[in-house]
Amino acid sequence: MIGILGAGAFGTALAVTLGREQPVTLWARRGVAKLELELPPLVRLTSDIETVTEPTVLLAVPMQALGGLLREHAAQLEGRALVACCKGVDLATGHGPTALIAEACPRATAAILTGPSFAADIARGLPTALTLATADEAAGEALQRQLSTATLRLYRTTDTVGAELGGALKNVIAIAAGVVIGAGLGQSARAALMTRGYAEMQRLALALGARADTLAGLSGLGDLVLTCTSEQSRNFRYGQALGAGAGFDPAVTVEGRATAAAVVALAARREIDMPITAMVDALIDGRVTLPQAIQTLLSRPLKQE
Ligand SMILES: NC(=O)C1=CN([C@@H]2O[C@H](COP(=O)(O)OP(=O)(O)OC[C@H]3O[C@@H](n4cnc5c(N)ncnc54)[C@H](OP(=O)(O)O)[C@@H]3O)[C@@H](O)[C@H]2O)C=CC1
Ligand SMILES: O=C(CO)COP(=O)(O)O
Repeated sequence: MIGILGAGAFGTALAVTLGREQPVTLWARRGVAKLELELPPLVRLTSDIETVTEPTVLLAVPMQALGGLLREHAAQLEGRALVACCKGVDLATGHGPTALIAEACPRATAAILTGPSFAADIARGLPTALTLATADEAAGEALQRQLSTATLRLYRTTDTVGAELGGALKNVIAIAAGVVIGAGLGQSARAALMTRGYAEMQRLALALGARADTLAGLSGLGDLVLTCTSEQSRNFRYGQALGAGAGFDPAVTVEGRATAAAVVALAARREIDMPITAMVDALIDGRVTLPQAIQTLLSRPLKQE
């Protein structure tokens, strides 16, 4: 029995796949995302969050909404297994999803579900592999069993820092990859940017205590590859629009936007060099033009790989 808070693209897709095999309560504060598939009969849809009583709750809201949701409903959620399904760094605190869970609900099991998956693929039942991270090994095993389905295969780790930073940082690099393609800079430039982007993801994540093998796994490299190479990604499409000088619907969830600013602040505090992330943040804010951003990245001192 699983509760899901947030009925956007991802929460609804998870309800569809999990609800094919077990009862699910899906909480929507307004309506349900329009997916191609109907909700299975085992999914109960509610707009009353008080009726979400399951011991395991997936938190499928955008990153910048997570802290507020947790604080507002902390008493109700305390003590349960809370699995964040969002990717990003909280702009207000510089913390990741599991730290926000621990701050609001210190007796809860704080976990994160992340990795390469488009909501539409999950909902269609296409094969997908994700990372489930929680510090408690036994709780992780139980969640891994509970949340794996016939088509959704979960790997587990106790490295929550690595899993959540991989998912957060790749969105910023995906915006940069979109810029490269949108500006017509070519596939070679994108490959270089993904590789150097991965290098700076690792620099920050390792400094914050992540394990290198987590970054090389589904939640880091895996999701970086997916998001930087597909127009299904909203972060990539947003970058494409930036690169082409086109507009973009402000209502679309683009996690890399706020996360870029949060990561620039995090990296500055630790004196970690993240040139691509810094340029993405400056470009979004209009502090640099695209030609200036390209020139800044290409004119950095030559160094060893
Ligand atoms: N879409 C995808 O393919 C994937 C998404 N993710 C991650 O999932 C997270 C959610 O993304 P996604 O579902 O796509 O986003 P959507 O924009 O599709 O949906 C977000 C949902 O969160 C709800 N919401 C927003 N703010 C609040 C709030 N303050 N309180 C309660 N509910 C709120 C929205 O409700 P309302 O409609 O009422 O505004 C909406 O139902 C992101 O972090 C994303 O990175 C991860 C993997 C795949
Ligand atoms: O995280 C995702 C794929 O793993 C979804 O990417 P977007 O949020 O860029 O659409």
